[in-house]
Amino acid sequence: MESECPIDAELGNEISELLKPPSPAKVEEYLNRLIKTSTRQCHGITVKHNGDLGKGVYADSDLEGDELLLKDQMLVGLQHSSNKIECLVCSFCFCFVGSVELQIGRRLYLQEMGVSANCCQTDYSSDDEEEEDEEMGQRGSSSSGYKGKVPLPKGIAHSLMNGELKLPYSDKFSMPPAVPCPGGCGEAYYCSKLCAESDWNSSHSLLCTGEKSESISREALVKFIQHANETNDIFLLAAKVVASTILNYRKLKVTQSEGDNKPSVSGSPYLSLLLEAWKPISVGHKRRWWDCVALPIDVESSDEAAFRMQIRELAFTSLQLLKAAIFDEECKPIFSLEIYGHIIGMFELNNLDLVVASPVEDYFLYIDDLPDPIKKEVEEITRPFLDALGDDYSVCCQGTAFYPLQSCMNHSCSPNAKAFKREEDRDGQATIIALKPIFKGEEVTISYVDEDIPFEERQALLADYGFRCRCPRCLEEEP
Ligand SMILES: C[S@@+](CC[C@H](N)C(=O)[O-])C[C@H]1O[C@@H](n2cnc3c(N)ncnc32)[C@H](O)[C@@H]1O
Repeated sequence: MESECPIDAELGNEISELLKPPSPAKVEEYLNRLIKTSTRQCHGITVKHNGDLGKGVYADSDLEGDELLLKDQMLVGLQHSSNKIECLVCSFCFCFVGSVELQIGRRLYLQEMGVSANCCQTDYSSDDEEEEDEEMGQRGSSSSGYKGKVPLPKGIAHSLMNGELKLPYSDKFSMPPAVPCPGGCGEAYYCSKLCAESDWNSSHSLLCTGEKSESISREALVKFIQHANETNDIFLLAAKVVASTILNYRKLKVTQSEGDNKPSVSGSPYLSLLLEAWKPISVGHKRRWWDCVALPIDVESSDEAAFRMQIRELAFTSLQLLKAAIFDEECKPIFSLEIYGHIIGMFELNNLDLVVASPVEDYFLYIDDLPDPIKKEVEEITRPFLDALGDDYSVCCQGTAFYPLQSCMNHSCSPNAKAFKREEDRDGQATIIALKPIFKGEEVTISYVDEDIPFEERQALLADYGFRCRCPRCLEEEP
């Protein structure tokens, strides 16, 4: 039996208002204002509707091959839980923080502790070192995290992490110091007070599990996060959207009450404010998650209905947990399953991988490039750390994010642009570079998948994005 969400039944009109796609003119106006007025680097592009594929990005001047077209700031993003063990990054802009020593020491320390993907919370300032060391001794080399790696003597990783040990030449790869979350969760770290404040104001104040959390129940929040980590971290991204809509709404309400404009009361009180707060999400291409998610290959088509029902139930459970943690009566419609399902569906259809290269990799490459005999001397110190990290010493920050402008780019199997990080792109922004000259008026397309694979394989991968490709190359290659 399908679970019923009472808010869906109660607030049907408000939910339809929120899900009604804004007119193409409004969408274009909103997105082109982002291009023109934000701090994003955008060059020679505009967003337009072309009828057939909805909206797309077009060149509004002649562009050269290799030219930077866009550095898009994410609307929301997250680092995958499993990756949090490997890299310590700013929870807002996703650049690496701390030092080479902290990055390596922390990772080896967590490896020694046998910390798993779902429980990677560490308090660097813990007074309980003895207890921790004991634990390290007990679990040490027997931990599964050490398979194929050469463990360091006890205590070394901890000293490296705490800055008691310095590695040669590490100051050439300096990073901003890690600023802990002001809410005291011990989970989020930032590269600056500005990033900490920006994250706090955009969503973290509601989603922080620390003592200064503005959620209604920290216990409920912990349960919600645990459920997301155990099932699908897309729920954490959806929670950021819900939280940022509530916080936007509250800011708009304060601004309005300071002025003379009283909010219009139509249906639910303050609906017009909620619609305004929801605007950044309203322009995203979306469908219900359980309707658009691709059927996994191990699910028979005869089991499709049951599979989709199961996905819906999962979203329902997650929503109930989130509701217990951050519910706001005035923003009630966004706690409906219909809205939650569309938010997650938007991620399913538009998400881009968030990848930031690791300075730890740069560090070891630098050491490898040193001239002899310095290299030999230095390697005597660094080799044990490299051996302890194993083959995956260079793991980059990995996550997923929604980028408002990049997500307007349609796919082509012969794209004229690509998402490509350059040496200087060391944060979570999406970088789009032209692959060849693009003429004014031409559509800018990127490939969502590896375009060098055969037709049917491309279509199978694109099914994950909820469509069958109709680019000129596919129309030609279609059997
Ligand atoms: C990331 S969005 C791109 C922007 C989208 N056109 C819009 O209106 O928001 C991806 C969606 O655009 C459509 N799309 C993009 N490229 C396509 C292609 N080559 N063939 C068919 N549909 C495409 C599909 O509906 C897909 O789910």
